[in-house]
Amino acid sequence: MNETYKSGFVALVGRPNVGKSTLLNYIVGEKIAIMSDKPQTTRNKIQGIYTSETAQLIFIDTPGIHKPKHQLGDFMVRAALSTFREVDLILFVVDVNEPYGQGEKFILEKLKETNTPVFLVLNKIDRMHPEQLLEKIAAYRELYQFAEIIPVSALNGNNVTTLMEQIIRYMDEGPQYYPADEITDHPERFIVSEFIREKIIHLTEEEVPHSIAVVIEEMKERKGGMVYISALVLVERQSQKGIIIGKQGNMLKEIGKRARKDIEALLGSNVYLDLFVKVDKNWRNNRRQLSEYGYDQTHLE
Ligand SMILES: Nc1nc2c(ncn2[C@@H]2O[C@H](COP(=O)(O)OP(=O)(O)OP(=O)(O)O)[C@@H](O)[C@H]2O)c(=O)[nH]1
Repeated sequence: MNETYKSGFVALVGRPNVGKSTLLNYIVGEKIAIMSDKPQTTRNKIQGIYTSETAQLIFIDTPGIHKPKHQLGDFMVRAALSTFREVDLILFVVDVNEPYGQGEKFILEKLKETNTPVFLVLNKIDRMHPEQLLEKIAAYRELYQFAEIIPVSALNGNNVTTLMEQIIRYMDEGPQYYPADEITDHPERFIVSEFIREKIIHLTEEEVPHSIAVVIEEMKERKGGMVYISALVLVERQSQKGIIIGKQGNMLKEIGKRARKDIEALLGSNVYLDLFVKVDKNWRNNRRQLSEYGYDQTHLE
């Protein structure tokens, strides 16, 4: 066995809701990226690490790139762009059932500014007839010189093995950067805040927009191994605060209960979770606050 070890960094880009998080979770096999039916749940870079006997791939899940509307949007786009240049390969994920639109066009224009090879990943093929798929592939081929075009279903794993083989083929010889049992290098605090955000988004359905942030104010191990966590939920309007708290605090209780279950599974210990909700009208437009709330800007140029 003298096969060389291969490794590298892979960025996932694509419009919100195309299935980037689902794909990452399928590959890495652990719940690390927040998933929801609504767009733009992934705002920070999330690394998932795939390790095998012969290769290690470090995935960077870039935010749902879109045309900037306010400062948070601008921040997200710049984060995605700097990622394109840092990685060895870009996976441009599209929902094959959606028409090629402004969002894809915008991303493709940005991809043209880098020399990094790009795979087009046509996701959600479980919802499309094979003949239609061939037409889609032909149409996408006209748009850009993709290194590979690979149809998959991130949901049921169809063709993901082929995708993985192709990704590894594009990697250079390299070290195993992370220990084999490491699936993410994100601090636990971030994952905990994402678990809470996920529960809020799921439970409040269409009523609370993505303009919420969850800040972990305290996370401490107490006597007996119990972990105490105090988290602050930031909303933009009083009405949103009301929705999150719910009648007699029932909604907040349910959010806390469900989040606690996930956090306990993650940490492997009992958790006491305190949730507070605060109205802060301008947090999205306030740069200083963005960094206070954990939107690390150090990787931006
Ligand atoms: N039918 C089908 N649904 C999928 C597939 N992949 C993802 N989905 C669904 O599409 C929705 C969005 O998936 P996500 O993985 O959250 O999408 P994302 O691109 O990470 O979205 P953001 O985090 O908002 O950028 C979820 O409801 C998934 O279950 C697929 O292969 N087939």
